[in-house]
Amino acid sequence: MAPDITTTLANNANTTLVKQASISSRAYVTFLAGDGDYWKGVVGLAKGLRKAESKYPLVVAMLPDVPEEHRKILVSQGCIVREIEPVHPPENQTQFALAYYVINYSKLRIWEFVEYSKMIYLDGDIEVFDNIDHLFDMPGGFIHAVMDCFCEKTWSKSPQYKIGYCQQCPDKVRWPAEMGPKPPLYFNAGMFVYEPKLSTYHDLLETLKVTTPTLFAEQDFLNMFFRDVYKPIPSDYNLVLAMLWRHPENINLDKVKAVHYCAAGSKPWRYTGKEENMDREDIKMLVQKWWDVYNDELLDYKNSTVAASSGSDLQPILEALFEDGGGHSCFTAPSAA
Ligand SMILES: O=c1ccn([C@@H]2O[C@H](COP(=O)(O)OP(=O)(O)O)[C@@H](O)[C@H]2O)c(=O)[nH]1
Ligand SMILES: OC[C@H]1O[C@H](O[C@@H]2[C@@H](O)[C@H](O)[C@@H](O)[C@H](O)[C@@H]2O)[C@H](O)[C@@H](O)[C@H]1O
Ligand SMILES: [Mn+2]
Repeated sequence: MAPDITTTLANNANTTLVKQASISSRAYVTFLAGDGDYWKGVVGLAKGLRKAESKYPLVVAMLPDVPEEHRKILVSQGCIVREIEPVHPPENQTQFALAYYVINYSKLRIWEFVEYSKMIYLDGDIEVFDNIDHLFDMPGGFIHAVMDCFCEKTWSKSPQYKIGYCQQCPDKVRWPAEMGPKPPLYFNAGMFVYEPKLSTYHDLLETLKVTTPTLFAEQDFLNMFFRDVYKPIPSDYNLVLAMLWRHPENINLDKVKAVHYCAAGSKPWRYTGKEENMDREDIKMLVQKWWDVYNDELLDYKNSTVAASSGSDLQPILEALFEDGGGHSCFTAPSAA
């Protein structure tokens, strides 16, 4: 005999919840600090992931100094807010490449998000233009990320920059033997595939306490910490914009899936076109692409199918099913086997 409608609906709802639970052990995560305008980057990222039809939610690791108004906007865009406390590097005299990099150490809190088995970290100034969900299937035990470029002025205090060495073209200027072993491959910490784990989180924080901060703050630290388990993935997954003018031979824009607006003057929500390289046609096109996503109201969470099927319409049906009029559940939980 076919199960009655009550059982069918409840089973379907249960399947949805179980499916959601298994899917939700994976999530994208970004980081938001301060009362400035990076929240716009996070909105753009949330909408870009929706446009790319990603199956996974976006978690926002948020410092206490983010104003309520920005939090509300991000929740209204379907983001999952996870409050974090700041992480400070040891007292130091380091001149970071950019002074505000000191707040980026707080990114390390995302290793504590162990309710997720696998996460993809994305800076708030990254936009995803094609689905990259398949990266969640990368083998465990490694950190997968895109190799950075050392050619921008932000690197001018680094030994690589001083001799003109870049890992993107290691044969152009070879690493001189007298400077010791060639540096290990180095990833841009604006995007990486990783596995939250409490033991790793503990080791990260303990190691940080005894590590002298350097130019690129938490990016240098993460590269040092994970140097034996870093696996490079193609630049398509995190186009560091400077690659367009520093190593165009390594880039095929048609294949790029995620763009990292990290070059000076390239943050779309602040773009004026005045800084060096910002008047390039490819930069103007990529900034416009970001705005097209940010301004697309059809990509707002409230207009998305996820919001529609997020149980809001199922809710009254389920409540009716689970209430037998006396406020008691008319379903008995399966007895423990
Ligand atoms: O005032 C700030 C500065 C940075 N960030 C976050 O920290 C990330 C790293 O900073 P940024 O992207 O500016 O560094 P870049 O990649 O440009 O070096 C940003 O993408 C944001 O997610 C933030 O939320 N507020
Ligand atoms: O706190 C250090 C930051 O270092 C990295 O940004 C750099 C890097 O991309 C350089 O290669 C560029 O030249 C530079 O412009 C850019 O700021 C990460 O993107 C960011 O998330 C964060 O870790
Ligand atoms: Mn960035």
